[in-house]
Amino acid sequence: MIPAILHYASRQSLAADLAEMVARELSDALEAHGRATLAVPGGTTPGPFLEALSQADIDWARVRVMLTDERFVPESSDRSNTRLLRQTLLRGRAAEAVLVPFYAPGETPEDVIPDLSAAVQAVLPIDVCVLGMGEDMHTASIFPGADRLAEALAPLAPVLVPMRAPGAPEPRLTLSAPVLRAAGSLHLLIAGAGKKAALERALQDGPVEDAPVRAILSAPTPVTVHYAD
Ligand SMILES: O=C1O[C@H](COP(=O)(O)O)[C@@H](O)[C@H](O)[C@H]1O
Repeated sequence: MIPAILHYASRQSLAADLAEMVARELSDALEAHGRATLAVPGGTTPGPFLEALSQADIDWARVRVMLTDERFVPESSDRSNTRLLRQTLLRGRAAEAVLVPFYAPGETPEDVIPDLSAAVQAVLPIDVCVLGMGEDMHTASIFPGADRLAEALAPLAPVLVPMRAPGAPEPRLTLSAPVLRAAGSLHLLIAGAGKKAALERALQDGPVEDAPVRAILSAPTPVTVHYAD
C-alpha cells in the first residue's frame, strides 16, 4: 500500500502537527477502550515531537507508553531511549502515563526479555505507533543484516526480539514486525534529505530484508509518513 506522505515546512511544525494527531488518536482510543497504548521511537529525531506531545490535554494516567525499541544500556547512558522518553515525553501532564519498561539490568538482552515481554504483551495491541527510520532503512531496531532479522520479521515472531547488527553499536531489544504492523494507527517520522532518499528506496520493490521498514510500509493499517527537511 502506498503511504500518505505529509511534507512539513519545518521540523517544528511537523512536531506540533504530529503531536496533535497522535493526541487525537489517543483520545479516541481512551474513549473507545478506557485505556490506550502508545509506542514511540528513540534516537535523535523524535525529541521535539515527544516534547510537544507531553503537553497534550488527555488523561495520561490511562495511557501506557512504550518504546518501539531500546538499546541495551542503562538509563544513565546518553544512548538510552528510555532516558530520552523521561526527558521529553514523561513530563508535565504526561508524567502520569504508565511507562512499560524496555530495559532491566542483566548480562544480555536475552536474560531480561522474558520479564519485559510479559509486561509488553499485557498492553497489546498498540493503539498508536510512531516509528523512526535510519538511512539504512532500519525501523525500530529491525536492521538489515541483523543476527535475528528473520525472527523479527516472521509472522509468528515473539513480541520482543533481541538484536545485534553491524550498524548498531550495542545490542538492542525491538518490538517485532507483527506487533508493529498490528497497531491501530501507524506513523513514520523522518527528517532530512538522507532519510527522504532512503524512503524513496524503500518504496521501490525489493526484499524486506534489505529494507526492514518495508514491513511497516506494507502493513494492513495505512501508514502516514511525516517528513520535514
Ligand atoms: O537507533 C535507533 O534508530 C532509529 C532512527 O534514529 P535516528 O537517530 O536516525 O532518529 C530510531 O527510530 C530507533 O528508535 C532508535 O533506537
